Amino acid sequence: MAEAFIELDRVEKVFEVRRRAGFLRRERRQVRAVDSLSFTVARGEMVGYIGPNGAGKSTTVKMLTGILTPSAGRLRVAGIDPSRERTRLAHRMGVVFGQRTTLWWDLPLIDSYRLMHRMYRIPDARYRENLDRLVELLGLGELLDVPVRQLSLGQRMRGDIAAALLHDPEVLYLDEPTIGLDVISRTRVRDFLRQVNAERATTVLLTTHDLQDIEQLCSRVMVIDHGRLVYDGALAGLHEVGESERTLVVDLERELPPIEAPAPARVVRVVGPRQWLAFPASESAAGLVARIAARYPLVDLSVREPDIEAVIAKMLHGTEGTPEPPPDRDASPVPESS
Ligand SMILES: Nc1ncnc2c1ncn2[C@@H]1O[C@H](COP(=O)(O)OP(=O)(O)OP(=O)(O)O)[C@@H](O)[C@H]1O
Repeated sequence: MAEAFIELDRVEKVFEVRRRAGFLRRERRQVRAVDSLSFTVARGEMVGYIGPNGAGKSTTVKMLTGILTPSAGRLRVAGIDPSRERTRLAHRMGVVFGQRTTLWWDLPLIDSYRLMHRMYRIPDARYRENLDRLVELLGLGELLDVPVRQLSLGQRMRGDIAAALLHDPEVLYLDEPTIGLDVISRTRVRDFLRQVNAERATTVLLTTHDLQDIEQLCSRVMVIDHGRLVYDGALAGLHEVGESERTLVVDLERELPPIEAPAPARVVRVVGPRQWLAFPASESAAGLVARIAARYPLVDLSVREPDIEAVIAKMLHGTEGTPEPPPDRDASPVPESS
């Protein structure tokens, strides 16, 4: 078996919170953010770590980075207990929080990198080599002299990812690395992460609400809910467990009655010549497209992925995961078929 790089054995994290329970009365309450959580991640694996809001994802990552100490259980990263030897581990890990920056806001980007060069005591030759490579791969050349506050979100995110990798970390924790990015920046960041993982066998734990991040980057996904691991496996399997659905959006040449699609695919909405068909996310769209194309006059087609919330909701609660088409003023429900 591959060497376990991250190991959690029945890890718990309980927070004490005080809550107002009356005019002057406050009561203490315990929040079990992480509850008997066990998993291992092998060196070089790229794993998606997802779950609904408040599931315990950030708390797990904070324990992995040593910011928080577990209330119980055993946790090791590269054989190190993060909360006891945080500084030692800091040299071996990189962290990117999509919503925050580790860069110095008022300084040009390059100055943040120079400061990190010293902070992490990166050997000069290694620093230069890594910086050149990261600047090239992430397209940062023209941005190095720009103060961080003047960078766009996508530029800043690329800047942050470079900062997290300057010291050659063995493990990278990414929290929403593509949030708010346009399509080009998103693709660029994903391509880059794939490359780093392949070339350097960097272990990556990726928290995201973007299903495409997981689809394009991770062969394995872990789902956490109420602090517990509820799924650990391939993304395709998650679709099967959650029975999630994708949507085929079909533009016909003219308005027509609902398309007669092969079950379980079905029309869920019709607006003028546009029709939306839901079909199982675990199935390929190709067969469905071919059947429709053979019988109907098509102008255009596109496939919409289910969002992560819908997949998880359906898996956890069995709620309807059919993706909601965007609201249209002239939207009409599917006409009753006669
Ligand atoms: N410092 C804290 N003190 C008290 N409760 C906390 C603290 N940090 C987190 N919690 C609680 O622990 C639970 C898990 O929170 P956590 O931030 O780990 O969830 P998450 O999965 O990262 O959510 P999100 O997707 O919204 O970021 C929540 O109920 C949260 O309110």
